[in-house]
Amino acid sequence: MSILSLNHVTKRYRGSALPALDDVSFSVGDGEHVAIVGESGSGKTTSLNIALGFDVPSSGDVQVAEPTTTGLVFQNPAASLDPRWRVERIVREGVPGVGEADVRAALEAVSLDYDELAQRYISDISGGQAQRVAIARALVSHPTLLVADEPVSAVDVLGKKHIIESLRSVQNERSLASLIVLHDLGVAQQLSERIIVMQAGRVVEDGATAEVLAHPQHRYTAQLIDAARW
Ligand SMILES: Nc1ncnc2c1ncn2[C@@H]1O[C@H](COP(=O)(O)OP(=O)(O)OP(=O)(O)O)[C@@H](O)[C@H]1O
Repeated sequence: MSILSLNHVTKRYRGSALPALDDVSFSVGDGEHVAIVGESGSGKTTSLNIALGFDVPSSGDVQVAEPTTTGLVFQNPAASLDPRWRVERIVREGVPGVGEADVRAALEAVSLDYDELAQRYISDISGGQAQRVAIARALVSHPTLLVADEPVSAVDVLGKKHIIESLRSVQNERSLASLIVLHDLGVAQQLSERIIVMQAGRVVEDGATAEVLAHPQHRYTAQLIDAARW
């Protein structure tokens, strides 16, 4: 069963000759982990924004099964989290009824220690830790869908490794689906069971991750795989 689907979505921004999205259809199943990959400008973020209702399609539609709740993680924790707030406040803010035990559990889910970190300011922890705090914040309300836009792009190599490990354990231990935009096919291989490949506003490939990587059907996917070998 799909919890989210885009059906023949086209998006034209005013003043642009070419559509940002051109007849895009894909879905995310209940508990399924899906990655969207593609080069810069291929329409990944626009697809997420439309899927989340932050933007409206020019044509086509989006369907979300009830009850779907979403947790969001943005690309850059330095931009998405207030550096003057303590970790505890970041995680619990805006979610009614969240107490210390919930914050503790959410931090633990991303391998962060409440006693060590809860009272630290975001500005005083590493970018990788801050991004895991962002994931904890997204999880504290127990969403059924985790949506992340390039969650490992803005951090160093070690931070990236910890974020990937945290996302993997969250995917394994919690009952949730995920839709993650990624540049890196290697990361997509670790975080998804299905890959959607976008090029110039279109979905050019959509299939099981292992199958797509082993036997790409589209020349563009093969090029991405070749490029990732360097
Ligand atoms: N608000 C906007 N107004 C006009 N054009 C836009 C707007 N947002 C995106 N676009 C255009 O739509 C196309 C798709 O952009 P989008 O940000 O979805 O790509 P992307 O695959 O997420 O790229 P990146 O990896 O660089 O984030 C691009 O050509 C972009 O310039």
